[in-house]
Amino acid sequence: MHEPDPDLLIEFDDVLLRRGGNTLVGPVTWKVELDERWVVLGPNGAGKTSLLRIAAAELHPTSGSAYLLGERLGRVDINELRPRIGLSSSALANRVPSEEVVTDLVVSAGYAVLGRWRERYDDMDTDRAVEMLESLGAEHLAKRTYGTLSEGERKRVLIARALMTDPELLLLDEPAAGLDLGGREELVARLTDLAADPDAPATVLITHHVEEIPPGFTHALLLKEGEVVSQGLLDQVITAENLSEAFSQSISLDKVDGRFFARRTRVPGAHRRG
Ligand SMILES: Nc1ncnc2c1ncn2[C@@H]1O[C@H](COP(=O)(O)OP(=O)(O)OP(=O)(O)O)[C@@H](O)[C@H]1O
Repeated sequence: MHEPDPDLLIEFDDVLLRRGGNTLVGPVTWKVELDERWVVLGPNGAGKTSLLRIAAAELHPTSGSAYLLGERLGRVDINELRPRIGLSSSALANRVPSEEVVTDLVVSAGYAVLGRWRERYDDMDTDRAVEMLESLGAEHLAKRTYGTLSEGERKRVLIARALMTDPELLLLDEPAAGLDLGGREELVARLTDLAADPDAPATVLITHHVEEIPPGFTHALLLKEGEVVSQGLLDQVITAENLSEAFSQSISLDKVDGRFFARRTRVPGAHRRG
């Protein structure tokens, strides 16, 4: 009998997801603890989003066991589980109506699952929404409509929304995708603050780029073709050797002021012919 461990937010044991005869991800055995901040990194199609969707209780594994917040997927009412998990993803972003006012979008996170989307919200909820927007540097956007926001502003507003229900687990699927340099750096700075906040939930961030890893993140999981190349403490996983393996080419890696920078290793004379 499995005893739930209150410090374990994600506990995957040999989790495997198959669709149409293909293994999208797995087998993955993975544990995420209370105060950890994880980055999941890997090339396009490696299975990152599939893994995150299991962690968001959106998909059930084909085999293996998945516990979220101490509850076994498949045996728990996911409508009770989902509000305890904050999720920001492009799939969610695409569903937001452009005329939605930012404050309503953030406040409704606490109501959407209960089907009370258009109810009146009380002042406490609105205060919290503004507080969440503040923590992401987006309080000045509170009265704007979603459709008028830049890509970077949308990303920050959606993270504020994901935090609205005070979740125990925060899942961010490629929050920096589509951002320009300034937008990316602003987001990395906000996520750095979040990582350092002892009250912030355990976090899992998906990215393709080591440059997007906020300082203060503690762990990493590297995926390639659905399988784990390496996982564990960030500095032991994000190495030139592991990245070269995951991205199937020779990668050089630097770390400056807590940030990683990667590029393909230059082979002398490789540009010359013959
Ligand atoms: N329903 C499905 N049926 C079949 N294959 C699928 C299905 N959903 C996803 N896939 C495939 O599973 C693989 C993993 O997809 P996933 O989106 O998890 O990868 P990813 O690492 O998040 O990719 P990206 O970085 O490009 O977003 C891809 O090859 C994708 O085409």
